[in-house]
Amino acid sequence: MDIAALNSTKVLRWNVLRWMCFCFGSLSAIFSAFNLTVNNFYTLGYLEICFSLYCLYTFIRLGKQALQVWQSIVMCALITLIVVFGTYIATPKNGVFIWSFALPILYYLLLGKYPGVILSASLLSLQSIILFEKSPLLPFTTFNLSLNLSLTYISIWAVSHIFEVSRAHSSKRLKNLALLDPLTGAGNRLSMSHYFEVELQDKSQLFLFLLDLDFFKQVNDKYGHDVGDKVLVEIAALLRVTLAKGYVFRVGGEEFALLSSFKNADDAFAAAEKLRSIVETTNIDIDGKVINLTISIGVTEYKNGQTLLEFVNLADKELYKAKRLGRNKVYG
Ligand SMILES: Nc1nc2c(ncn2[C@@H]2O[C@H](COP(=O)(O)OP(=O)(O)OP(=O)(O)O)[C@@H](O)[C@H]2O)c(=O)[nH]1
Repeated sequence: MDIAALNSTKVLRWNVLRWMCFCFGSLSAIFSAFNLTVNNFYTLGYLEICFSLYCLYTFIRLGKQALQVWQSIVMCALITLIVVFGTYIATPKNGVFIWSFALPILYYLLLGKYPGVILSASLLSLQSIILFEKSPLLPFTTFNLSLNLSLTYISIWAVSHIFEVSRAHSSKRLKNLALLDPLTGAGNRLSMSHYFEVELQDKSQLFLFLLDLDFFKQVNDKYGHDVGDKVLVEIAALLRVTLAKGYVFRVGGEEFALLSSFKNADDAFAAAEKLRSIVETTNIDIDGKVINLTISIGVTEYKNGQTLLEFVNLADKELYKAKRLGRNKVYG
């Protein structure tokens, strides 16, 4: 499974932007013709032609490649410019300002929660100032109408906000479910293959520590499976805290893998030794039962061209040696 498929936010934004380019680009072409020939709003008309061409370009580009954040920013900026400028030059009865109601939805869908809040609030203030400054104030002669327009805008804004917050929350939950071990919160094998690729982009040397708890069966046998589970949670937390940088994955029942970059093999071995020693000297307190464990670690350095499987297999061989030579050892 490709981890990119779990990034539902990116997929959503790609879809929204692409089809928004198609719809708004077409509409803008129609409006530009209208503004240039009937309304005589030349600046707005030419702005709309440029916007249509930009939409066409972005629509084609997005068909071939992934979404870039700047594309969403430019789209929101351009469409805001057209709506604000149109509101400024046209009289309120032309109704250009009504397009403002669609913008909070686009801000939230394309840019997310915080830009959504800031841009929606800014647009509301800006459009209110422009409309109230206008003379004659025609459709705004009654308090009721202004109130209704403002409340409609705020309702659309609030719904967009609630939708985006819950969408982002579910997307994060889904990603965690797919990538994290539910018991310990460490990464699983899928996230390990992802971060392996990520770390390979780094110039420094990549090391893998394959780490197994010694005689863990005895913990389960003596204290029960529940206590065993809690010990695994504590060990995962200890590994995360002790490993200054890098990633911790649970790759088997009582087996963890740690990926990290170090300047050289000596630094990597010193870090592995530190892990081993900290686990050995830590008393894990589970509901009043004090448990002391040791770990065995196999260490390998990444060699160019290796696959993750080859990398893990080599570390596994080192771990096997550490176990065979008495456990509570670092080998590599
Ligand atoms: N509590 C708990 N135990 C687990 C989990 N997954 C695996 N285990 C236990 O881990 C133990 C692994 O036992 P062994 O493979 O014999 O290894 P060991 O006792 O650690 O001995 P060595 O690895 O040879 O040092 C078994 O008792 C499994 O039931 C889990 O998620 N929770």
